[in-house]
Amino acid sequence: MEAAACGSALQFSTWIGSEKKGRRRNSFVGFNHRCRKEYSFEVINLDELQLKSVSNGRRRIHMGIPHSCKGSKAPTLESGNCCTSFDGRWFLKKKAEEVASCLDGRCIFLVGMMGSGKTTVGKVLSEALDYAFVDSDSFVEQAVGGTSVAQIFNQCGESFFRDYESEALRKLSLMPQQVVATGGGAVVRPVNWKYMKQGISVFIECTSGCLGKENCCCRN
Ligand SMILES: Nc1ncnc2c1ncn2[C@@H]1O[C@H](COP(=O)(O)OP(=O)(O)O)[C@@H](O)[C@H]1O
Ligand SMILES: O=C(O)C1=C[C@@H](OP(=O)(O)O)[C@@H](O)[C@H](O)C1
Repeated sequence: MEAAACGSALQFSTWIGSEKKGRRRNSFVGFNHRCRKEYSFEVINLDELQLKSVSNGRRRIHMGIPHSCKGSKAPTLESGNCCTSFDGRWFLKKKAEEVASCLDGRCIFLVGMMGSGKTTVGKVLSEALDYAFVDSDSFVEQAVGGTSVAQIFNQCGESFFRDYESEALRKLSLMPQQVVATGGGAVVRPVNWKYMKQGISVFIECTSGCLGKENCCCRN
């Protein structure tokens, strides 16, 4: 699914009560902004929010939705310079319920850097949509017999991991009603976009100061 470049009128940020401590892995691939340019997402309009300005630190959630929903009143998260003054969990659930009718069981693929909030947001979305939540890293770990991602990188190398990651995304793209938290580097392989375009891609953009942190000003 191609989409128009995402707008940047308002920065929308959410705070979600943390349920798990973010796991930090010893490998890191920066989120490739070139990819983002090539695969930018459509930003669909969202109701006005009572927003207050925030000095720094922010998280943006850009949602792309299949063109089959054209004309539907699907909400969108716009990006700008404000911060919500309430728990984002409620907001995400409300918006998930609003787009549910457009999904037709399609998978939602969350993309973003390590620590951007893919797992946290994914669990809230899956709950609201009555979808299964899948962490593609865990899917890979199971496929290789339980070896951790860090061990796979250390013992087999990144290319080996990426092959399993692509196979995981291929299989997940064939399953309905899944919210998939992809690995931070999944976006660097174009073939993965082929699989993720079978569903809806959601890019969680997080300023570097926010990655992995719960107490960003954008989250309070
Ligand atoms: N919207 C949010 N509000 C509050 N804390 C968040 C939010 N998103 C992520 N976090 C926190 O940031 C850390 C990393 O989040 P996580 O969902 O594990 O990121 P990812 O899955 O992208 O690596 C966790 O400690 C989590 O609690
Ligand atoms: O950025 C990356 O290349 C990676 C991010 C990790 O996923 P998370 O974003 O869930 O930590 C995991 O897929 C692996 O360590 C590679």
